[in-house]
Amino acid sequence: MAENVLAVAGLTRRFGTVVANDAISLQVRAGEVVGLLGHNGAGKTTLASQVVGLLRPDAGSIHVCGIDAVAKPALARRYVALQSQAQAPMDGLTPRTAIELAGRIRGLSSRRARATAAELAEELDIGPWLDRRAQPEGRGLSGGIRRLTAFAMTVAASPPLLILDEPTNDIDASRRRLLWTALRRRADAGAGVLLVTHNVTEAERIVDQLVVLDRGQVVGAGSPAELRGTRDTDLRMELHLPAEGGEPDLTSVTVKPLRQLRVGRRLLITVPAEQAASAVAWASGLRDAAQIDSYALAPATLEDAYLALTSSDDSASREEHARV
Ligand SMILES: Nc1ncnc2c1ncn2[C@@H]1O[C@H](COP(=O)(O)OP(=O)(O)OP(=O)(O)O)[C@@H](O)[C@H]1O
Repeated sequence: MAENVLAVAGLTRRFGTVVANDAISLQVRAGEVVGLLGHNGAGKTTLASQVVGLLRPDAGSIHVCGIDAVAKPALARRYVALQSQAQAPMDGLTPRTAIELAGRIRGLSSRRARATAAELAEELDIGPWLDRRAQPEGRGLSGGIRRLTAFAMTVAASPPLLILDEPTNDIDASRRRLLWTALRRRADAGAGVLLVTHNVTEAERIVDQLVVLDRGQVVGAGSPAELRGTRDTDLRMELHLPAEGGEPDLTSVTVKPLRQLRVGRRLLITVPAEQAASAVAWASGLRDAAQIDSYALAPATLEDAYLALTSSDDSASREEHARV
């Protein structure tokens, strides 16, 4: 079995009375992409910041490639690179210089750093901007090109552990796909990747494992298939509820939902494939009786499972957690 490049155990970090990380344990193995999912304020950035030594934990341990990152943060930092959620400061630099510098700082020869910048520009399709200078106040380079440059800076020297905090923010759909491919390629070449994201659907395509955080705690962990907890053939019936009116009564129907979840004005119901016909007949009846506006039937997704894991309480209590 591949070695752990990141092992976090019992990690706890408080800000005043807010427990931002509450006894979190997780591992990232070499060659593996682990997605860290969670709503705003779940504690994802707090965890990433502790791994790279920007914050000290109140309790628990962090090992990066076997090195105690709490006792020896400077040593551990040599083995990990973080792309933070905030845009990297690069005013006055071109993407080429920024990527080369990031590689040089981490020990690449100037020749290797030059070649790496050119290779990454090709891989991420940012060639036309490679020699354009970033100017203050977002001028010169767009947010997406800055974000891609930050990604290239992070992966330039191929450290064994990569942590990426929302790396696809601001990036257009086609380059987002290039970034996901580039990331997967790094893992296939042996890097361990911790991918912090809100985007469950995109993450599902490239991650091997997922850890779901809610209010500082791990509320789910496993492969996408394990977390989905459904068979590939299961279906999701989505009912769009009218602005006025209650929830349709599920007790009187022959459909036996595997999972049922209300998200705003949507009611998400997971049903086995063999019940698809009765589910459609039932939903059509509800629509005809004006109890719902419309419905849709599609394959069950990881998003349904994620929402079920993180919606045990309403957002008001989540805000409460943030303020307590
Ligand atoms: N420096 C800080 N001082 C005080 N509270 C903080 C600090 N950093 C984080 N918090 C609080 O800790 C909790 C977790 O925040 P964190 O930024 O780790 O969440 P997150 O999952 O990364 O959220 P997002 O997806 O919005 O980036 C929140 O309640 C936040 O307000």
